[in-house]
Amino acid sequence: MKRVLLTRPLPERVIKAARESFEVEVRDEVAPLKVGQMRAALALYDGVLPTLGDQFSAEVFAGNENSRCKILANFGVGYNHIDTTAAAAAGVIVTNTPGAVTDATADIALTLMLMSARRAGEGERMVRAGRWAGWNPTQMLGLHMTGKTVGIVGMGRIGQAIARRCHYGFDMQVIYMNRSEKELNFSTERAGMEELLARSDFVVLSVPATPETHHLMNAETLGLMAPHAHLINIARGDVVDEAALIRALQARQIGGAGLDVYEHEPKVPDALKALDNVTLLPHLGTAALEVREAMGMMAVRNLRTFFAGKAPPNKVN
Ligand SMILES: NC(=O)C1=CN([C@@H]2O[C@H](COP(=O)(O)OP(=O)(O)OC[C@H]3O[C@@H](n4cnc5c(N)ncnc54)[C@H](O)[C@@H]3O)[C@@H](O)[C@H]2O)C=CC1
Ligand SMILES: O=C(O)C(=O)CO
Repeated sequence: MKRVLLTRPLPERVIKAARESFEVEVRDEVAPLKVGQMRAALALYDGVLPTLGDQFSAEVFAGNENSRCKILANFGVGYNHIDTTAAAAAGVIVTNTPGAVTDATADIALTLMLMSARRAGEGERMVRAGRWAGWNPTQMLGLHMTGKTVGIVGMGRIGQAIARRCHYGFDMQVIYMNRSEKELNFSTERAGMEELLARSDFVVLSVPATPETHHLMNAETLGLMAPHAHLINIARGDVVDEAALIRALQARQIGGAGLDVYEHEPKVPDALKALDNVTLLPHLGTAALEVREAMGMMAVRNLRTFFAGKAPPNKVN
């Protein structure tokens, strides 16, 4: 039987499914693996099921060209924590979990849009602190979301799910920036980044973290957003230059921001926490049991297919 390491405790259903096919070890810590632990995992297991946080960098694969491990079945769609080129060079294939994450992550984007526009976090903090003096007609006025324009950066699976929610749920106009044209069942407009930033009331980031998208939002691009507009990031932290975003929020240069992801997770800068015009969530995109089960079952399916000698459905390298 093949030996497989699950690098985090996963939902019971996923562990059970993995145990039906493999000799499974479940690491019972939630902290990311250290370099030495990843190198040991490559040597000791036939397959590893890692998650974001486990930084499988080129350093981890160096000298491991003939490692026992031949597959990293990542738990999650984003795999920017794995150097897939170095993995391929070491004879390790990498798979991910597309689709299983889409609706839940789009839901969190909408949560952040509403929370940021309608100042929900700020209001909740006020109530909890006993500072609420009662309803009045001009108290805590935010931005009305219905009918506004959303600019979606990265019109893939999640971007399209966000677009559908914005169009059908909130009667919003959808502009998007993407490498290729996308056909949806309703009218959308593809635009360049500058035009999208200038015209959007909400800018939503749903691109993968790659060298091309690193700091896509920086002092210059933040400066192109309308002063009332909100920036929402459900993609990855390093798509945004966090220091530049903090300066823009401090200067009230944009309407606000809603963040699910951070540049140096789980570190969230104190300067961000001190601001009222930003909503901060702890990478909740897929945090629902059935979604985590679906992600895990997909990763197990990738492992099973691979060890059955076939091409796994979600190979990325
Ligand atoms: N906050 C969370 O919990 C979650 C975050 N994510 C993040 O969301 C990302 C997107 O996931 P999916 O929609 O499933 O991926 P996808 O691959 O379906 O969509 C990404 C889209 O971005 C476009 N794109 C990539 N690079 C681009 C560039 N330089 N310029 C313009 N467009 C570009 C692609 O053409 C594609 O249409 C993941 O890579 C992951 O980092 C995913 C799941 C949960
Ligand atoms: O799937 C991903 O990429 C995540 O961020 C966690 O679900």
